[in-house]
Amino acid sequence: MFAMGSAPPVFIGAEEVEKHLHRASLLLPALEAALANFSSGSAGGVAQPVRTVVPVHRHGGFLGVMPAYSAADDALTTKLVTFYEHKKDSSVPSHQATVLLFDPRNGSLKAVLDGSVITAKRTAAVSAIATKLLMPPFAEVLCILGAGVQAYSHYDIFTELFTFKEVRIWNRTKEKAVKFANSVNGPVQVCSSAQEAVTGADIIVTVTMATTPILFGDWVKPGAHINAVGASRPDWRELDDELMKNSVLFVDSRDAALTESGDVILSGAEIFAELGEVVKGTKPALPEKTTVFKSLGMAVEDAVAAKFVYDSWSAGN
Ligand SMILES: NC(=O)C1=CN([C@@H]2O[C@H](COP(=O)(O)OP(=O)(O)OC[C@H]3O[C@@H](n4cnc5c(N)ncnc54)[C@H](O)[C@@H]3O)[C@@H](O)[C@H]2O)C=CC1
Ligand SMILES: O=C([O-])C1=[NH+]CCC1
Repeated sequence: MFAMGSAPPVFIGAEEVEKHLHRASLLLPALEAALANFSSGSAGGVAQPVRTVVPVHRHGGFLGVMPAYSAADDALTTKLVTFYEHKKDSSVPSHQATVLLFDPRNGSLKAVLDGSVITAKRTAAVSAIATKLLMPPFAEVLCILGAGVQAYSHYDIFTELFTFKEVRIWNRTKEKAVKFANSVNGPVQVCSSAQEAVTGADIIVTVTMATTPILFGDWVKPGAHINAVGASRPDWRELDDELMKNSVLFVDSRDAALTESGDVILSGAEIFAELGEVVKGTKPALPEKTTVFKSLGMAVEDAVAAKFVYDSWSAGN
């Protein structure tokens, strides 16, 4: 129950979140600052442990608990996210999330927000930040591997921020890739194999539920930039050893990458920098090299996104 004097929390559902966060690019300034603050240690004012993940062995699922406080934003949240590898019921999304937003002054719960839209948009916005910094000059071909929720949010922000001559998609089941191409606002080439999609691409986004590699170093154009968004378990892979070892590796969080990323842990690839260090300018971006941004998703990204939505909702926008 709620303490006397504190208002009950508001519920902000998916439609309302979408209304206040209609474009992921609205989050770019706050996310850039949050990445830089996260990579500044205690001086940055971000408190964020590596996510706790509870396996639900019996049903092939996981529950992730993601708390964070950002002093710069005065945002205190925790996200609860479930992700299921083997979906028994395909009408249920593989990832479902809720964000709890607290009043940092006294710990009262202020809002319960749908976290699925937030997760889709903040993840794509962070990939866009990495891409802006790490992509080769004159990038013309975007390739997306996977055709689920994250594929759509990545397509939206990438085509808003960058101009491509060609956008390609591949998915394990072709029907989903065709559906994707038919539903987005712009021409998309559906490819029959991941290799066909990747060959010659300047920017590659991997957004699959794969647990073994779907992207091989052999196929990748030298100098390309890869946003590796899936494979968030220590024994899951999207990228092969060759690609991991022969690229310059950027991560959102070193601690998380060394705890959660099968691509990092199992390949033994060396981490060059956190993205926040590049945003701050304490590490170079090296866009002329082949670069991989290994994204695992950070709680502070959810904190700034939830605060953005709550503030907009409170202002009656
Ligand atoms: N780094 C981050 O911040 C975040 C990462 N993710 C990860 O991004 C990935 C995509 O997430 P969503 O789009 O929400 O999932 P989704 O379930 O909507 O889409 C997943 C796609 O992967 C394909 N797929 C499934 N199993 C596959 C396999 N074994 N090999 C190749 N393709 C396969 C499906 O056909 C589908 O198109 C997941 O791995 C998820 O955990 C999700 C949220 C945040
Ligand atoms: O950051 C996030 O919400 C997630 N990363 C991998 C699964 C969910």
